[in-house]
Amino acid sequence: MKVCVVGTGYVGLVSGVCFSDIGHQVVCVDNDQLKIDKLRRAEATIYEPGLEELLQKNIKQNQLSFSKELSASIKDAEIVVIAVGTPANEDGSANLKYIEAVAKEIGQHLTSYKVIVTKSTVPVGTGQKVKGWIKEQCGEIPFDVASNPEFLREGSAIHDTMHMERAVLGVETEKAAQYLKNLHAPFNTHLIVTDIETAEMSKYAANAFLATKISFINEVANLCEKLDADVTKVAETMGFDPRIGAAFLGAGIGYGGSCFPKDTQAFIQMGIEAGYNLKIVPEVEKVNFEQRKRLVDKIELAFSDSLKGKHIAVLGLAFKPNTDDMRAAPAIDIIPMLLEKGAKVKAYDPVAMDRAMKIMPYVDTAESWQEAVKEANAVVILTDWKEFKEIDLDVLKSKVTDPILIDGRNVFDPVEMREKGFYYDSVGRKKMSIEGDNYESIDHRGSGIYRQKLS
Ligand SMILES: NC(=O)c1ccc[n+]([C@@H]2O[C@H](COP(=O)([O-])OP(=O)(O)OC[C@H]3O[C@@H](n4cnc5c(N)ncnc54)[C@H](O)[C@@H]3O)[C@@H](O)[C@H]2O)c1
Ligand SMILES: O=c1ccn([C@@H]2O[C@H](COP(=O)(O)OP(=O)(O)O[C@H]3O[C@H](CO)[C@@H](O)[C@H](O)[C@H]3O)[C@@H](O)[C@H]2O)c(=O)[nH]1
Repeated sequence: MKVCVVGTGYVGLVSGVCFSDIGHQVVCVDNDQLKIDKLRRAEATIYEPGLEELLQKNIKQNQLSFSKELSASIKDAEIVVIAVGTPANEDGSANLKYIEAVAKEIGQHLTSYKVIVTKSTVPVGTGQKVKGWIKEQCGEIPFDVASNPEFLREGSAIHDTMHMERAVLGVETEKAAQYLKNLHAPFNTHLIVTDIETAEMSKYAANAFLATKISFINEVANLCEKLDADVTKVAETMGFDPRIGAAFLGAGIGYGGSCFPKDTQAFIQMGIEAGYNLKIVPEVEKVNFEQRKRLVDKIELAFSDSLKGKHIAVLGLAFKPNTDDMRAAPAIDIIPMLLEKGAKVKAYDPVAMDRAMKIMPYVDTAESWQEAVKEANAVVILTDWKEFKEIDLDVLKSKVTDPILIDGRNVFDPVEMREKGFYYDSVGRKKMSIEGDNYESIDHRGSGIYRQKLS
């Protein structure tokens, strides 16, 4: 099919590239000239495993092209996919200004029947607004609107698209359903055909549920710390039950990224506007932010005096591994808290350094984890990159001033950390003291967690 994708961010670019790879003729449009220039040179504008290879292949095979001109690009398209951003307004609701601008522009240049599909995450009711915005521009020219929300994850976006578990097709007409079925046929996936409102709701419900799972396990982790249990084993046990499922039971410093924080807020706001106040999701958000603060407390607890003047090596800035996306990354909350307490931070991330420094230009950076940890008083893991999981603990120990590791992602094995002589604290697992050193053991029970440095 002939497809035009508007917006070449994480979603639009990955979708466009994958649509072209399964045989559709795709043109991707963006109003950012620099992005278009780079993509025309077959250079990926985001870090996403496997993206650049597919980009190069499909441009070469003339399946995929890029343009700044929406009018010319939609002319022959049968399907136009809207994949622009829907950032949060001050009150948390989704800002639809980019959607509105694109819908109106499509309306102005519509010359023949097309299905206009919203892939961006939008509140229930947006499909009808999109229809209105297009119609006010194009008059009697026929078209259908549809909703086809995206479920890909950053860092595995190509895989998630090529092997999607399902696609929800929110439509108003049989013709639009048929177009979307044809678009998805090569993916050979489970198709759920429904109305537009239900499709729009599915996306928020899915993200809010996943966020709830993460906050739930983080609360279990916090209780585990009080009662001397190990959350990773608890999660493993829970996960074997197919009614629960093993995914998204990783305790840590809470979720970040461009979706969960924004979409949970928009979901809450959607409830308020509809006259139904959601009760669970606001608590999910609170627990999530508290996880960041709890990690800072753990770092502080590792020193019997204060963090003032302490050199803290922060490993990992991106909101999750395999991406350079810094949107709502826990590091953006945690690093300023450390600086506020007088710590000196040296940060390193394998791919997100450039983006991170645009947001936090005041942070001292290192070119490698080895450089970041040099003479550190404590090492803190904020992103569970494979590179950090593979750190040689003997090498690490030889570089730091104090063997203190605070692991916000439960990357290391607590027993091994003790054997290697680290003071080690993680999330929802036993804390490890340094035996035979000048640290006394840690008590998780009774009045809470405490630790004292002897001498
Ligand atoms: N990032 C994800 O993992 C993900 C996953 C699923 C759904 N979503 C949703 O998909 C949507 C897009 O997210 P994203 O992360 O790809 O956003 P993004 O900010 O990375 O990309 C949006 C792109 O749209 C372009 N754009 C804005 N206005 C335009 C216009 N008038 N004409 C042409 N291009 C225009 C921007 O230049 C930018 O390149 C959001 O609603 C988001 O919630 C995101
Ligand atoms: O057990 C877990 C799993 C994830 N996370 C954190 O949760 C955040 C989000 O992770 P993930 O969902 O893997 O990444 P996203 O790319 O944000 O993808 C989510 O958001 C997208 C945008 O809506 C959806 O399309 C995806 O289905 C949904 O998983 C990250 O900070 C992770 O570190 C945890 O803390 N514990």
